[in-house]
Amino acid sequence: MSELPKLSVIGTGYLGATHAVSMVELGYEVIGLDVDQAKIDLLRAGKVPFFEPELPELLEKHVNGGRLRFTTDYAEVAEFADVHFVCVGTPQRPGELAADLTYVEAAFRSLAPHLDRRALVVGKSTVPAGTAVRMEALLQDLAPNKEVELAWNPEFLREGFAVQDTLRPDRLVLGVHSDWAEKTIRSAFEPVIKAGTPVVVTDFATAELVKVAANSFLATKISFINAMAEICETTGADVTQLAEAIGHDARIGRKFLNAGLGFGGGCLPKDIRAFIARAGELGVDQAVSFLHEVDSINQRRRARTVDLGLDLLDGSYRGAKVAALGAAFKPNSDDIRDSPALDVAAAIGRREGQVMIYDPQAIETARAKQPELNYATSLEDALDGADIVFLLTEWDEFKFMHPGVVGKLVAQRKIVDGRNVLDPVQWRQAGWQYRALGRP
Ligand SMILES: NC(=O)C1=CN([C@@H]2O[C@H](COP(=O)(O)OP(=O)(O)OC[C@H]3O[C@@H](n4cnc5c(N)ncnc54)[C@H](O)[C@@H]3O)[C@@H](O)[C@H]2O)C=CC1
Ligand SMILES: O=C(O)[C@H]1O[C@H](OP(=O)(O)OP(=O)(O)OC[C@H]2O[C@@H](n3ccc(=O)[nH]c3=O)[C@H](O)[C@@H]2O)[C@H](O)[C@@H](O)[C@@H]1O
Repeated sequence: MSELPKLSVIGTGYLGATHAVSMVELGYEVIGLDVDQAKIDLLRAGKVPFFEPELPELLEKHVNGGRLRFTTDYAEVAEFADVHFVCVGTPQRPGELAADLTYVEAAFRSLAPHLDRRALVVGKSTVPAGTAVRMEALLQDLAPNKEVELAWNPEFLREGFAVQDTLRPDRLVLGVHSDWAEKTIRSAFEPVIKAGTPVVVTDFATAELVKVAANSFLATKISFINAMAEICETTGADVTQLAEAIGHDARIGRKFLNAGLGFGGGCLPKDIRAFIARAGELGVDQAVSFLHEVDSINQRRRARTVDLGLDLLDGSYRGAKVAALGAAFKPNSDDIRDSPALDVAAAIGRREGQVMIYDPQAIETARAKQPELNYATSLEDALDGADIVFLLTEWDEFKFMHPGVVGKLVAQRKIVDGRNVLDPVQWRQAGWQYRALGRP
C-alpha cells in the first residue's frame, strides 16, 4: 500500500477515542464510531467525554481539520476505511469472573455485512485467548467480500498517559494470519514503526495472551509489594524502604512497587479475573491459581485501610466526619471503575461515617455510580471540620498538602495515608496521628 490506509475506530471510549485522535495526529484519516449517540455528539463538538491529559487539545485541533469525523453508522465506516480497529469494552460479567464479550461480538456482527471490499479488521479490545479465531470465523461467514481479514493488536496504554503511550508505545504486538494482514497493519502504524518501536509479529493466541499476561504481571507486582506491606505491619518494618531497596536490583526494578490501597480501574482487576475464568475453561486452572491470591491481597488492602481509620477513632465511624481525598482509581483520571478509593469511602459510609469525598476530576463519575455519598466542591470543603482524613488517590493536590495548613481546617489531626505519599515525620511533627499501609 503506497499511501496511508484510511482507518476506522469502533468504540470511542477511553481506548477508542484516544486511538482515533492520536492516529490523526500521526497523519491518518480516521472515522470513529460508537453506538452511544451522546458520546458521538460530544466528540463531534470537540469535547472529550472523560478526563485524559492532552486529549482535549488534540481533539480540538483535529475535529475541524478535515481528517477526523465521528458517526454511529456502520455502513459509513465500512465504505470509508481500509483498516478497522475494534475498541469496544470487555467488562467483567456481573456476578462472574469471565469477560463479557457481547460488545465485541456485536461490533463484528454489525460491521461485517457492510464490508464489501478488501479490508483488515483489527481487534484491540482485551479478550480471552480463543476470541480472535471465533471472530475470524464470524467475518468469514458474514462479510460479503471473502478477502476481509482479521488481525489482533492488543493495547498497552495507561490512562493518564494515554496520548503519549499511543504516539510512542513501548512495543507493538501484531497477531496475524497472512503476509497481507501483516503488511496492512504495519502500514497502519507506519510512523510509529519508523520511529523505532519494537514490533512483535505473532499468532492470534499469543497476541491475546501477551495482553493478559502483561496485566497479570503488573497486578502481581503490586500485590507482591502489598503482601510485603502486610508482613511489614506485623514486624514493624517499612515497606517503602523495602521497595526502594529491592527496586535497586535491576532484575526487579522499582516501578509498580508502590504499596498502598492496591490496584483498581477498568482493566487490571477484570483482566486477571477473566484470565482465571478462561484458564478454567481450558482446563489449566492451576497455571494461574496464584491470581486468586493476587486478587485477595488486593481486596484485603481496602479492608485494612478501613480498619486503620477505626483504630484512630476508637473503634467506630458512627457520626464521625470523614474527609475522603480521592475517588478516581488513580491520579490524572476520572475513571472510577473498581476504584479502591471509592470502595473505601463507601465502606466507611456503610459504617455510618459522614463521608465527604473530594477528587479534582472524578466527582461527577463517582456521583453517577454512588449517588448516596456526599461530594465536596473543593479540598478545603472536604477537610472542613473533619474528624479524620483519608488520602485515597495520590493526586498532586493531596501529595503536597501542608500538615500545618490542613491542621487548621480539620477538627482532629488524624490521617490515614492510603497511598504512602506523605512524609510521616513531617505530619507527626505537626501534631497529626498518622497511619499508613505497611509503615510503622
Ligand atoms: N481504558 C484503557 O486504558 C484500556 C483499555 N483496554 C481495553 O480496551 C477495551 C475498551 O476499554 P475502554 O475504552 O476502557 O472501555 P469504554 O467502556 O470506555 O469504551 C467502550 C466503548 O465501546 C462502545 N460500544 C459498545 N458496544 C459497541 C458496539 N457494538 N459498537 C460500537 N461501539 C460500541 C461503548 O459505547 C463505549 O463507548 C477493553 O477491552 C479494555 O480492556 C486496553 C488498554 C487500555
Ligand atoms: O489494560 C489496560 O487498560 C491498562 O491497564 C493498566 O493501566 P491503567 O489501568 O491505566 O493504570 P495503572 O497505571 O496500571 O494503574 C493500575 C492501578 O494500580 C495501582 N498501582 C499502580 C502502581 C503501583 O506501584 N501501585 C499501585 O497500587 C494504581 O493506583 C491503579 O489503581 C496497565 O498499566 C496498562 O499497560 C494497560 O494497557
